[in-house]
Amino acid sequence: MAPRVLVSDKLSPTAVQIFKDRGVEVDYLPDLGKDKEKLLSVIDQYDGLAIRSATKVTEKLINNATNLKVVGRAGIGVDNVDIPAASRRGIIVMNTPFGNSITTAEHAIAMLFAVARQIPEANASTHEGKWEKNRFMGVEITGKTLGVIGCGNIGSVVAMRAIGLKMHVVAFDPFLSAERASELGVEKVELDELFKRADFITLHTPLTDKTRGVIDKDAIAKMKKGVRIINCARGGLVVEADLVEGLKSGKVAGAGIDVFETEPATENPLFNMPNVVCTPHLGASTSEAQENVAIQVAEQMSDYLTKGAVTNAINMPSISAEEAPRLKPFIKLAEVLGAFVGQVTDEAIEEVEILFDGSTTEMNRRALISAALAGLIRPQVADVNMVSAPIMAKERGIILSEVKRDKSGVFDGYIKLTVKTSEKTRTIAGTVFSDGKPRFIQIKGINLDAEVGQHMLYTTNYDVPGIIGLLGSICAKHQVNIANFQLGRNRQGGDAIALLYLDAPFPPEVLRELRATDVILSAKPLSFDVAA
Ligand SMILES: NC(=O)C1=CN([C@@H]2O[C@H](COP(=O)(O)OP(=O)(O)OC[C@H]3O[C@@H](n4cnc5c(N)ncnc54)[C@H](O)[C@@H]3O)[C@@H](O)[C@H]2O)C=CC1
Ligand SMILES: O=C(O)C(=O)COP(=O)(O)O
Repeated sequence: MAPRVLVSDKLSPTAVQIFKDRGVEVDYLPDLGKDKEKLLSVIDQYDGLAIRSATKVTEKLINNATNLKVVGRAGIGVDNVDIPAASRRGIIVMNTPFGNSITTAEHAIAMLFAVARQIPEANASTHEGKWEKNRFMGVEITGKTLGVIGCGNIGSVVAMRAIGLKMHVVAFDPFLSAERASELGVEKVELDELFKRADFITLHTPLTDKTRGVIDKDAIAKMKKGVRIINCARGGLVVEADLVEGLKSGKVAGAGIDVFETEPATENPLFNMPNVVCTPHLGASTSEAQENVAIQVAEQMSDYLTKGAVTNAINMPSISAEEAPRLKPFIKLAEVLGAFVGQVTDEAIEEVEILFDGSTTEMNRRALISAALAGLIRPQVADVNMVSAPIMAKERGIILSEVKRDKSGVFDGYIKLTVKTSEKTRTIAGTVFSDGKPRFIQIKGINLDAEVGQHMLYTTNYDVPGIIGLLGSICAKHQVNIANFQLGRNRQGGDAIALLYLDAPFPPEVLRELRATDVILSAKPLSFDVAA
């Protein structure tokens, strides 16, 4: 059945065509995002949800979205999506991180000029036939200092444009490297220094708990008198009531505001204040940017739903459409390795080490780690997947480490999982053969070569004669056919294991019979999802 996507915000029609062309059914209902109740009632019908900023993807919506696999944000900011809730439910959240950045930077520059020269008010007055030539005295921007808070994709474009306009740019961004700052021609400063020196301040950070309210009363108090503030990022970055006070006192000479604490903003204390230029969240609204983000989000979502390719996901490592076919068997391998240990472990897991050997070091290790964790945790938390596994592992306090090693054995590459609990440390290694199927190649340090089947029985036993006969006869007695039988031991007379690949699940009631023998130390029926 073709996957089904709902577009609940206004997107370019090109997106709809791309979904259709790529074999995805699509419902284009651009006003549905604003109708919370209706959206809640239909969301369970969809595998994908394509949005902009109007649709709020809340925990409640996610809980109703029983079939949802991907949320695609045609734009940058994902603060309207409850990402932890989506991750916990295994839903990928992706955005289009570059498609509208130039457009938004241009809007910030437009705001800069509009505020510097009071263009909107001058325009309104002129249209009214007032010719108030003496009322509108502006300021030059040439030679002035622009403070950029958040110098990522959009902030950098704004900085470069401002430098082209002969401004001096100071930037505050904890993640801006000295090299990048010098490449851009900006001066990297601390926030207080920026407040002290900037004639204009423009905001370009995401809205997070750290950035919320970055422009408040205290910040404004540190600024130059006559500062002008531009916000084309997110409403919550500026405390609106404090900005109003700053404007009233004359400390702030003007503001250009595209985004608001509450949107849609139909009333706001900033409205109708002198030299406050407001636009209704238009930063990304150019035909070019809307075409870019619509195409990108439709391509990304279709590729995920039809091919398993992951691009620009916020909560999952990327997997390109090209690497997906080669990576897929190794993802399965990582998952079955995790599943093996997960099924034999009853205690709380404390530490997980994943060793990548040989060719696997060159692969998408983040994706492989997520798959291993999903397999490991699934026996405890049924509906975990590659998206939710890392967050669940973290919530459980599991310490994760990764080791890379050059090819060290006969295999081109393999993955080894070491899982430590309060009671013991378990290890298992596996590889993928040329048939594309995963194989267990080492368990408890004991070498073997075991195909992975849907139903298996794993025993630890004494290395004594008769194990094959014993297991074979018990299986035969209970009508369980053995497809494959693997034995392994660390040394003659030492620790030994047996791994049986069965045509049907091992009957749990027979386990007691098996464990009662004096040569079987432990017996555990295992099951693996071996479907491609
Ligand atoms: N008005 C509109 O229509 C649009 C608004 N936006 C907003 O613009 C924001 C920025 O977009 P991009 O530049 O593409 O994102 P980005 O991720 O490329 O850049 C954000 C920068 O902020 C920095 N940052 C993070 N925390 C910080 C902090 N506490 N203090 C200072 N800097 C901090 C990061 O290091 C990063 O360099 C988006 O998150 C979105 O909310 C984006 C597109 C359109
Ligand atoms: O991309 C972003 O972060 C934006 O804020 C653009 O929002 P919009 O898609 O125009 O509702």
